[in-house]
Amino acid sequence: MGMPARRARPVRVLVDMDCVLADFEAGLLRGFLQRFPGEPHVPLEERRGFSAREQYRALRPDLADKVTTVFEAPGFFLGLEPIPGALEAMREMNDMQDTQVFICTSPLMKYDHCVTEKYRWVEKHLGPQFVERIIVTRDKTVISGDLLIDDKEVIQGQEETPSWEHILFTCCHNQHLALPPPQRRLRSWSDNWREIIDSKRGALPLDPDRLGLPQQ
Ligand SMILES: Cc1cn([C@H]2C[C@H](OP(=O)(O)O)[C@@H](CO)O2)c(=O)[nH]c1=O
Ligand SMILES: [Mg+2]
Repeated sequence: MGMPARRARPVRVLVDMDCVLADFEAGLLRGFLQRFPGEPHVPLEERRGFSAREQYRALRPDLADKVTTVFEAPGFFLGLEPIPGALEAMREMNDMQDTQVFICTSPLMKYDHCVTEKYRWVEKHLGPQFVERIIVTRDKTVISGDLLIDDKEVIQGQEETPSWEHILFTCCHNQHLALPPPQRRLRSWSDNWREIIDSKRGALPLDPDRLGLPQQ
């Protein structure tokens, strides 16, 4: 009943790639065990902190360079398995009304294989329409969006007040962290990502047609 509401600005969702879409941690452990059998390793349940390199260094200093050779090797990024539910969620999100989805990922400093393999991974698992949606940046704070779904606990850069709300995607290395309120988590792709996106629709700039309507 009544006049149809004018369409509000779409919600823009930036989705991180490693540990959110692609299983970097499982691929890293698998590669490490293959390449360095017999060396001590960090089981996924014991991973703490974003940097695997630092945790391997704490285990034994020479393991830092060893674990790094695994993720710098050709084929590493392309061979990562999708995180459960990630591909389905991305397709559904992309089909949602008033929702823009981008993949926002950082390259390694040693970018040789990483960058092209990230593009190829997206084409292989999500298709060419998502290749158009890739943003590769070392600084996610300068990218504008309503939400950034990312497993890294602290995301910093040149912009002190990024436009997005950071939703921490749960991963082995961050699952035990107590978040400073009001930071929110997405525990997996079976968690309530639709509700998180919808929560941003209410926060959009004023839509004249909706002024005066009772709040849902
Ligand atoms: C070195 C390192 C990189 N990465 C990922 C994060 C970045 O991708 P993304 O922004 O898609 O999460 C990429 C470059 O640092 O590799 C880890 O997840 N753990 C690590 O220890
Ligand atoms: Mg990540």
